[in-house]
Amino acid sequence: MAFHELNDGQKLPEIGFGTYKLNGFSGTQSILSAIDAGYRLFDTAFNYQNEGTVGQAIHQSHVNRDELIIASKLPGKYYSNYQDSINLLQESLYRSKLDYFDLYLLHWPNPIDDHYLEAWHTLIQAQKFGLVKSIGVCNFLPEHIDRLQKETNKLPAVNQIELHPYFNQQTQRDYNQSQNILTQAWSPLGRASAILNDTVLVELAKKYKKNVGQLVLKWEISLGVLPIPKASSYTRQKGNLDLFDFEISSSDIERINSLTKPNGRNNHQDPAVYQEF
Ligand SMILES: NC(=O)C1=CN([C@@H]2O[C@H](COP(=O)(O)OP(=O)(O)OC[C@H]3O[C@@H](n4cnc5c(N)ncnc54)[C@H](OP(=O)(O)O)[C@@H]3O)[C@@H](O)[C@H]2O)C=CC1
Ligand SMILES: O=C(O)C(=O)[C@@H](O)[C@H](O)C(=O)CO
Repeated sequence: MAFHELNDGQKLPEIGFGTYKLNGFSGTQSILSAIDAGYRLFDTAFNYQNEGTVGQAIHQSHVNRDELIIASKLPGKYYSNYQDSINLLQESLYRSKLDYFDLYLLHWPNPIDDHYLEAWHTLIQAQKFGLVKSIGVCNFLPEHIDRLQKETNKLPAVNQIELHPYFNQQTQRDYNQSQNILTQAWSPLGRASAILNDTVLVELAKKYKKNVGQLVLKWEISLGVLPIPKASSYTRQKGNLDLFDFEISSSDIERINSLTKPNGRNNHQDPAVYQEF
């Protein structure tokens, strides 16, 4: 598998694993099986209440810590107070029994609340302290990132955004690329929504002798994006990694690109107005 090199030099694999809704004992078993299937990047968040679940799997696994990339996220509720944010980050590390996160992200810009700039200053400090290796954002629009750059002269390494065939985010992807920011795709399978039954995708999947999930994940990788699909069972986890024995033609990539819709977001979470704490 190839790697993405971030703007701070850290390397990430081409595909990672999402852990939203994987909690407790069964969550740990799923994450352990994902490690066995071959995933090395795991995406969690304080708000998923499973940083401990992820940490438990890491500690039970046979894979060395330094071969794994663990990403977590600061929730908006803590953005405005420096000490609260640092304490929360340390609490997250204690829960996961880790000394550092490889990647730490602001979860939402929450532009109406408007404290993401303070939170970005905190992440810069956390990186200096060695609590986190790389820092980034989720769901940030160009205007939010421009402000970070202008005020701190420090660009995120990653912007994790909703991205799937019904919302392919061409404008945001182009912007991220122009700033040397890696785009990660959340809900890369559209959270198993209508996308998986789309007639064009079903037809193309048949053509490439793959399932729709594999086709969609390969399309995202072909766009230079890092998808983080979540799957509970070993069979699906393994299947979602079986992407490296075929290439999608450029005309078929265009066909998938054309499926995007102006209101294609799954849950209408437009970061210009949506807030989550
Ligand atoms: N930064 C942010 O704001 C956000 C980040 N995220 C992150 O992104 C990750 C992925 O997004 P998520 O919303 O979970 O959605 P995904 O697009 O990854 O879809 C997950 C769903 O798809 C099913 N599934 C997985 N593989 C297949 C397959 N090959 N065929 C059919 N169904 C399949 C899973 O079922 P099952 O589990 O039963 O196998 C699950 O129901 C999250 O887990 C989280 O880590 C998500 C939302 C927002
Ligand atoms: O899962 C996440 O990271 C989120 O930010 C949530 O908004 C999630 O998308 C959700 O569905 C909450 O209802």
